[in-house]
Amino acid sequence: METVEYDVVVIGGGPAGENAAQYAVEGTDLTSVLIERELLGGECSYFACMPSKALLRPIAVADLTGDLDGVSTAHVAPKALLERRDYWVSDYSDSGQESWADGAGIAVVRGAARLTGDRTVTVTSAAGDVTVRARQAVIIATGSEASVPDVYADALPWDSRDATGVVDVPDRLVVVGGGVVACEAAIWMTALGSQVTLVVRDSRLLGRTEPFAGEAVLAGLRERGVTVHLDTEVSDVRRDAPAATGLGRIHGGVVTLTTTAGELEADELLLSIGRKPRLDDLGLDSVGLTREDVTGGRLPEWLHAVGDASGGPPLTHWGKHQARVVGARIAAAAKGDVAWEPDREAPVPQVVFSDPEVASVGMTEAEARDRGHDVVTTRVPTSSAAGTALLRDHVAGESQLVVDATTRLLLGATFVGPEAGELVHAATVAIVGDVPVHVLRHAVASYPTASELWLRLLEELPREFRTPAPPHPAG
Ligand SMILES: Cc1cc2nc3c(=O)[nH]c(=O)nc-3n(C[C@H](O)[C@H](O)[C@H](O)COP(=O)(O)OP(=O)(O)OC[C@H]3O[C@@H](n4cnc5c(N)ncnc54)[C@H](O)[C@@H]3O)c2cc1C
Ligand SMILES: NC(=O)c1ccc[n+]([C@@H]2O[C@H](COP(=O)([O-])OP(=O)(O)OC[C@H]3O[C@@H](n4cnc5c(N)ncnc54)[C@H](O)[C@@H]3O)[C@@H](O)[C@H]2O)c1
Repeated sequence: METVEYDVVVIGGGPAGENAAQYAVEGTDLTSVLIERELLGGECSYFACMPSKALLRPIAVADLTGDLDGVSTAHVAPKALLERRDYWVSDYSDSGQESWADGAGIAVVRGAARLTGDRTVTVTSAAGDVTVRARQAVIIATGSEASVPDVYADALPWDSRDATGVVDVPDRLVVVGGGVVACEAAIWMTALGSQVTLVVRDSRLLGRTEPFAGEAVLAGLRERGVTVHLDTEVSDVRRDAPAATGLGRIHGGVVTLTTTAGELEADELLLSIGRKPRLDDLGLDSVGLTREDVTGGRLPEWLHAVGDASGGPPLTHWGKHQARVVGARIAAAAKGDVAWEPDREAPVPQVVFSDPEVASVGMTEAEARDRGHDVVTTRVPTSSAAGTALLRDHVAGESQLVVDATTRLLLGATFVGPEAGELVHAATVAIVGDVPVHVLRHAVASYPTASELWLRLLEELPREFRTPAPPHPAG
């Protein structure tokens, strides 16, 4: 068997793997290799973030024109919308990513990788097996896969890949789940012509965000004709002639779900109930490890995990951040240095491209209280600044800050409404930089921009928060 050797071996060429391979060698003489069994660029580029956002943006713009006096209303053209998706996934070709790796001096090996010993990986492809040895480090960046409980498996339901890669638009689509994929996919599938029904086990949508955000998204979905059953369990799923017809094609005949809200019939079922790190068949046992060791961070010093595979928040920007941190550590160690890192982990932002848009960072109010903070919150209608009110004729949603009453530092923020995804970054900066709210008041936003919403939020805080907090008794 052929054997090749690199300093850093990265299993999985998604966004996390690519960043790890790049940062681990930058400014050093080290070499790195990316091993990829499917498409370089990963889930995000071809089956998740990029196609979903390529589908959602024209819909959001069309919606905006319908809520803005002075402009004719635009309508979504389904065929052109799918063509736009195809453009953004480069027709499922990764030649652009391969050129990027080449330009960055990163080697690429195609095939399925598994650990076969300390610092040793075996790659299997149609061309045979290759042994890849790592002089310094192996990085697991294998991503995640959709969870499919047994009750659904025989019905061959769609997962998020089929939803983003939709080719056949089902007349009736049932979506199980009330999380991020469900709330985003319901929008583009409705725009493409499906009658969408959401079956949600919880009593609310977007369970990890502030309750008021989930309520706004629920109202938005119902307004566009989506049926939403909350507090609903599925006990049985049957399908006429299930068939593995391919990505985005309808996978067989009519699907019937038995639920606590009654029997539901659909032409397709989209299962979006979360994802799990893709760690099976990775040969973890060959180095005496389990999945839990990987997700719990109990790894030998030569082995690292980044991105969705690490069990952390399954978000592209978070995986890329982890990868840059791990990569910089490896590069610094090779030079006998220690990479600079802040003394605590960064807060995780997330934008849900729902209608209204939801963006959050740091702790929710409930999380902050659970962690023992004495909390002050301030919440205003997102329309309450001139800059946000101007964005459309009817601005839905509220926005909120969660502030520690003792330190007067921001703990978390949630924005719901237009430009939410852009408004949240200032909150991330304030949390990372430990900027107290009395200082934040002097970060002046231009009139009339959406960022002036910050002024409205800060004005709603107790007046004494406009000056520095008295010294904390504990020092
Ligand atoms: C529908 C949808 C929309 C999303 N939208 C967003 C969004 O808007 N913003 C956001 O931040 N996040 C979004 N996400 C999450 C985002 O897609 C993931 O967090 C991100 O792709 C994780 O990157 P990764 O590099 O860890 O893994 P992946 O992107 O999954 O890449 C892992 C790579 O490893 C390869 N691989 C796996 N096992 C092996 C092996 N044994 N050998 C060789 N190669 C292997 C895979 O083929 C894959 O290419 C979305 C997810 C979904 C499902
Ligand atoms: N804009 C974005 O950033 C974006 C977009 C899409 C996906 N993502 C990422 O992808 C991940 C996966 O998305 P998702 O929507 O699949 O998961 P999710 O974790 O966001 O939501 C899962 C939903 O399924 C429900 N659920 C869980 N188990 C269930 C079961 N057995 N039966 C019925 N319902 C069940 C949960 O209560 C929840 O409503 C997200 O965590 C997110 O990080 C991000």
